[in-house]
Amino acid sequence: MLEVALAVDDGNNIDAKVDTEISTCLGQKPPKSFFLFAGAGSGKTRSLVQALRFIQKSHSRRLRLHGQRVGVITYTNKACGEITHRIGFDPLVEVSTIHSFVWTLIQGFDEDIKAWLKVELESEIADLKDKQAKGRGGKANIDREKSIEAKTRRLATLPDIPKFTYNPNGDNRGRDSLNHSEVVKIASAFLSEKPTMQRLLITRFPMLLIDESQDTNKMLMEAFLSVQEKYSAEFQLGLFGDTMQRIYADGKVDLGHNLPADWATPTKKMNHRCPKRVITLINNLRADVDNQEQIPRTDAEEGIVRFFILRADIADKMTAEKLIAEKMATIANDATWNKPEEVKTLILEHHMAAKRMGFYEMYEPLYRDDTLRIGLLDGTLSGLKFFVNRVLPLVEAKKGNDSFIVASIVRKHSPLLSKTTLKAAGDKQSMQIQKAREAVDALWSLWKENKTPRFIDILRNVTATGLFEIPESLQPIAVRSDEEQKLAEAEIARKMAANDREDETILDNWDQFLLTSFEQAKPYVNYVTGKASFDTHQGVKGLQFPRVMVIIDDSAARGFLFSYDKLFGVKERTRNDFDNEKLGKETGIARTRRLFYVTCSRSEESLAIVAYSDYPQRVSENVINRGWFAESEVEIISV
Ligand SMILES: Nc1ncnc2c1ncn2[C@@H]1O[C@H](COP(=O)(O)OP(=O)(O)OP(=O)(O)O)[C@@H](O)[C@H]1O
Repeated sequence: MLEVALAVDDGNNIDAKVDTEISTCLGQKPPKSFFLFAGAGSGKTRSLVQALRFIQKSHSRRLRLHGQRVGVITYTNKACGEITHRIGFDPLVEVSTIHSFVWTLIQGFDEDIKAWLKVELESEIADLKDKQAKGRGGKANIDREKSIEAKTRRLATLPDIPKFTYNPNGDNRGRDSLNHSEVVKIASAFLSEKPTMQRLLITRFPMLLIDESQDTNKMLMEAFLSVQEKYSAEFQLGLFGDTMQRIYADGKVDLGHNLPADWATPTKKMNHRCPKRVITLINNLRADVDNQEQIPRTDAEEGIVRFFILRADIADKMTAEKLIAEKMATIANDATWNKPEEVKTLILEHHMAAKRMGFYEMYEPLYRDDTLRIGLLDGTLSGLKFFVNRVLPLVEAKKGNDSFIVASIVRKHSPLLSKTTLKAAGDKQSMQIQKAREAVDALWSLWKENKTPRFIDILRNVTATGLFEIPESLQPIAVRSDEEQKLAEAEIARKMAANDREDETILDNWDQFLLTSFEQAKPYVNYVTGKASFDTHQGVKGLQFPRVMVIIDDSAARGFLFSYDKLFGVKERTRNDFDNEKLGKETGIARTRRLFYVTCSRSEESLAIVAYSDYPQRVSENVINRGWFAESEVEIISV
């Protein structure tokens, strides 16, 4: 709080009292839980860190004496790292993602987990059988049958599992492993029903702060709230988040409503991130939802917002967007708009990114499999790491004629030059070095005459030379004979041509991926490491960028969860929408509005919205009539 007291009063500290209020809640006896109401860019993370610093100063002795810690739940591993760093890696605070937090609670309760799983599996099987009896045959029936078989098998093996395992960042495919949604469900159930689990939580973590609480799983959030209500004298919850930024379907819809009367509800007013024009826009977007209106910093720039509309069927969207970026450079008087890497382009989903960046073919077969999806998107699949962390850097170094890097990659990663191999080679070490050199040449030969190999060509080449270790997931494919590989390729081609997904196995997915071009490896790696200028609307939660281009294109997005056409009033609401609205239930329009709020509020300087629609004129009229954009800010572009 010293920071606050010493801060110069330039009119930008109007929310400092909120941090004071939170500290009071944290210092109070009995503890007072709180829900921080704060919109985009208001410094929620800053307040969270400030709260932790207060706890470090005022409570660390007492907590340590009792062997207790402060729990902090946040959304991504990256956010965990950031918070841990900002509080000086203090072991007093356990910062974790939802999944690792709940796993530390339920881990070891194997008999209870077993009993829970038994009931769950039995009920799922009964449910599937019921549907099966009413089903009309076809693929759905076959899928259900398979699902019933798998669940029945799992049920039968349950008694033999002595200990359950779980990795918050992994695939969890073993017989004894739990999957991601199971650990959350189990923890929610145990916290709601089992006094032992409730006691465990409150004695280990008498204070629990939850960041991005609007997206915390509904069942779990309700369980935490019920524990807090039951043990309000000993257990304190602090919720940080913004209900307008709820973008995942499993968050608690009415979070922040009907809180117990003894909770504090501090509210932040100032947006420290966005320029004035963007703040007016997001206030307008929010006005129909709640009354939270933000004010800009006293030193905020005016900022630039533009809304461009194009026909949905234009052929070359990326060229059109490039032209728009050039226009923005002039309008915003900011030449940096001409540098693609300096503009954050937000698209609705990963599929669109994969298509636009040119890695869709390798992406699609892997995305299709539930167990591969997460690893594909965060770049942790070992089968892919082989290509992007070993082969790609080597090939790039070869292309750049950088023999120093080539040598260092091979020395570091090739089993041909590992310490054990070299030791075993004795005085024949130079032969081993020659072998490694030949292996690199063999690999490089796949690129001769400007060709680009497929992933499978690389895999087979490296398997033959032993240049790099082959990951386990690809081994069954790597060890095939030429004849077997030919047969497998023919079978995959037949399945793809017939769009035959029946009995599709993970190996089928890998096979299909391997038959596509390695050219895609670089754009893929740029995307997953965040180096590409593209990101998804959802992926930029919590982030900010000087120049933001939001792409709105319902036609290129799959699924029905979002509809910008409905938000902009050019597509009629369905009967379902009206019914849901009446019942106070979630609708696609509400969901899209929140997503639009999140994307627009990422902008620190200027914002271009590029909307593709079949009805450009109507979109234009509607966004102007609603007062979201001035006439001078909207432009229909015909290319
Ligand atoms: N009191 C403050 N004074 C100056 N700058 C601040 C203050 N609070 C936050 N900021 C700055 O404002 C920006 C937004 O802060 P932060 O990302 O923490 O907001 P947030 O509420 O988490 O936003 P969102 O929910 O939109 O992701 C950051 O650059 C942060 O450093």
